[in-house]
Amino acid sequence: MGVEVSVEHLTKSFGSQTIWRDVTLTLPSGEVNALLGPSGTGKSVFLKTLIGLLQPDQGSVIVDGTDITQCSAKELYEIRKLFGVLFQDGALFGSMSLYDNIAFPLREHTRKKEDEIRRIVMEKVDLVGLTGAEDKLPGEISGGMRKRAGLARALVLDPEIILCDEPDSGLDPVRTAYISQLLIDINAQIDATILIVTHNINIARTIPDNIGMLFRKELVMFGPREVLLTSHEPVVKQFLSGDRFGPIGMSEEKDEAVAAKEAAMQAAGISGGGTKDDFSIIQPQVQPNPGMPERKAIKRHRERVKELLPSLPESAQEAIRRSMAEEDEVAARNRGESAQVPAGVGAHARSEAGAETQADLNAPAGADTSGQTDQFTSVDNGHSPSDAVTEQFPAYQDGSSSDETSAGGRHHGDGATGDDRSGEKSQGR
Ligand SMILES: Nc1ncnc2c1ncn2[C@@H]1O[C@H](COP(=O)(O)OP(=O)(O)OP(=O)(O)O)[C@@H](O)[C@H]1O
Repeated sequence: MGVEVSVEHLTKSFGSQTIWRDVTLTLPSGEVNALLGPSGTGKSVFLKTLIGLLQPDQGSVIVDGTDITQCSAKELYEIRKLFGVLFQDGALFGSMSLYDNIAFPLREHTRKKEDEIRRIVMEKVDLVGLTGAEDKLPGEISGGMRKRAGLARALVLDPEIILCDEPDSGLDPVRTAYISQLLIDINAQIDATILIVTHNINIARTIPDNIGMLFRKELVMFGPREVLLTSHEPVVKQFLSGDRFGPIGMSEEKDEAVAAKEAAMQAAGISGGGTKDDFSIIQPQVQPNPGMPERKAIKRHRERVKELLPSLPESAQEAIRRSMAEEDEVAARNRGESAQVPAGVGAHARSEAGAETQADLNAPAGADTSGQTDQFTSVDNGHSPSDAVTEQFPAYQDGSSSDETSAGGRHHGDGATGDDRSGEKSQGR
């Protein structure tokens, strides 16, 4: 069973810029979670803080009983082995084949022999639909394939917690559906706790058990997906619909004058460009593909949510009851029974992602927009626990991996590191 991650009163700043404050949430064991929020609200910073690449000013991150904000480098090194991280563009070494990239954590962190490593690597290569591409360099494949290779690498150590930073970035909607399905299938197979950082509303609607949202330096909410999807909070509604009218602005918060102008434009029938979809009509959650085990977390999630139910808004309660009834109907249908469900339940179309199979994963991946930026650190030569911070998460440098391929040899990045544990520890505490 995946490991629970409990975040308490977490605050993070860079100098005088507070990124978010007093964030408290729990990623329940084996459940799939999504973290939404407008650009720049600190979702990636949050993810990096969960793995100890960034040190918070205050608060704790408890992973498997250890507060990683306080533990020693040696303990952190051990705790990090529980994590598999999918970075935004796969974060592959441009000078290594996909095979070597995927084998990398096994060679670094285990004493497995090469034939055992080959077995595991090829199993993961097959899982993500990259069979036949394992000898290619990252620069020779599309962004979607790189993303899947990054996922394969994140999985080789059988992680208990999987963190995915924008798994959909640079992917077309169909490839996004495949990678989302893959995450659900993986969850069904290994019961890992998953956190997906995303802007993608389809993912948010159909993949997670729980959703959180960051806005204005705070966690606006975190809970069962139905709570956010049925929320009447203006910021949530605006984010889901993608409308330019609302509290979220291009860069800063909007002031009252701007809000009044927008209201006048709306009154005059001018569109803010958002979808008119009704998000309170809950889409069925994507299920594991046929042949996969059932997701063990579903039962645990249900038990938890039943306890939470009376404390939730009425609209969320109703949506949850309908979701549960619909799940029961599907389960009964799969068992060949007919279940008694409330009128109207089950009427919504299955989501596209839910209807997909994994069979086409070998198809060439689509759009390649690998210009995502981030600052994860490069691998160093040393292997001592004190190097845990830089050693466990392979190279990442701005720009496409193809640029790196010409460098030859192992890529060591440019020294820019997302790891501020050493530098900042003394500042905030
Ligand atoms: N190492 C760093 N040093 C200083 N500021 C940083 C650092 N890393 C991130 N920031 C700042 O923290 C803020 C949040 O960045 P972050 O990348 O977490 O946002 P995000 O919500 O993931 O955005 P997006 O959705 O666009 O990817 C930004 O203002 C960014 O400039």
